[in-house]
Amino acid sequence: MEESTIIRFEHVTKQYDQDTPVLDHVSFEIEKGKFYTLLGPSGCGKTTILRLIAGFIEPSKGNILFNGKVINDVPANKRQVNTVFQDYALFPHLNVFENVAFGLRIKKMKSADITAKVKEALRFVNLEGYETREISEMSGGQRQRVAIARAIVNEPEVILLDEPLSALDLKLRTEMQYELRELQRRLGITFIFVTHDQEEALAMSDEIFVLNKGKIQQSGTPTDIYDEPINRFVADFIGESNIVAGKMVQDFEVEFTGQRFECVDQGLDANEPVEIVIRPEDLEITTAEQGKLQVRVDSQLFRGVHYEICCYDEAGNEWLVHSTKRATVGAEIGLYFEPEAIHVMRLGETEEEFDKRLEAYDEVSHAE
Ligand SMILES: Nc1ncnc2c1ncn2[C@@H]1O[C@H](COP(=O)(O)OP(=O)(O)OP(=O)(O)O)[C@@H](O)[C@H]1O
Repeated sequence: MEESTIIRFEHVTKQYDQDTPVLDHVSFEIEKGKFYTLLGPSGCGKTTILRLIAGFIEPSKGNILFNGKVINDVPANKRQVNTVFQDYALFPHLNVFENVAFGLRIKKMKSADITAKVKEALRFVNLEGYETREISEMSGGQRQRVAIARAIVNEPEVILLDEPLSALDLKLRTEMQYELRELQRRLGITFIFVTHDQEEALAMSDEIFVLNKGKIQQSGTPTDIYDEPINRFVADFIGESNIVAGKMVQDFEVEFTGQRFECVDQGLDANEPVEIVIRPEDLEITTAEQGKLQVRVDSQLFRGVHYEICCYDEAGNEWLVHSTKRATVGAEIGLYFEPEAIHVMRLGETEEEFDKRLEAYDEVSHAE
């Protein structure tokens, strides 16, 4: 294990009852000082991962390590972890100061030390001078900051944030995204953030884990995941995508819409059925003769920065294009794209399966 690793999941499975597991052999590593996001649809297991890290529940199988030690049955209050909940879980009958001081009083810290620490935590979240305010007198964004101050005052090594922005309106939510990211940089504490909002995840994270049905589908930086989605679920969940069925012809050549195209993906067998993803911004409109694909323009919307153009090819596949050029509705045009724009995905493959396939491919190609 790398020295910078703070949390490690080793084949963690969580089953609440006899049915299918909520988490199914999940393995990952969290490094110190980074901003991580767990992203996925409702019910995919995001909160379950946070609760396992916090120590509110134990894994059914597998190990959770913290700084190299197995902590499966270490109680929550003995872990260097604090959680910021979706509804903030502040005490309505205590003022701002006492809400933040609560954990320190339980630890029986000296009064002068408590005052100094609470002041510092409130300064970090820009709430100096609000000490005697009641929680009911604070706005949604301010309550959010009190909840964060309460988490950081304990000086945890990791802060877990369970959809902390979901109760805020869009403008405040965007402001808080910047604020949280900035705060994490200044504190240098590891943040693990849960959201089902892909734009939020792309904007805030050093690393994203995309989850579906209790499995990590893909992990990586926002650009890795956006540029190289590993399967249809990820491609669909993150950003807009054109996805069509195809099959491999040979390495570096793939067939879809009845035509063959050069591509850069490798390690798949000839004739293997695949799915093709091309992002709308990787398609450029041109004349029918110059295009690699011939399509008819069905509709067009002006989106400010670009036109969103919807086209259909002869086989009836829809192609969404984001272009700064304008098209003519009803016109026969061509779509041009580079080989790198074609992402070839094996049906339903997860990251783990993808890594194994590439390893096997590398071994074979080195042996040759
Ligand atoms: N205590 C429990 N007992 C039984 N099933 C549970 C329990 N807690 C969660 N589940 C189930 O586990 C699955 C994953 O729940 P989890 O809360 O981790 O999902 P999530 O990705 O955080 O979803 P959301 O975005 O809706 O909060 C769901 O199907 C949920 O119904």
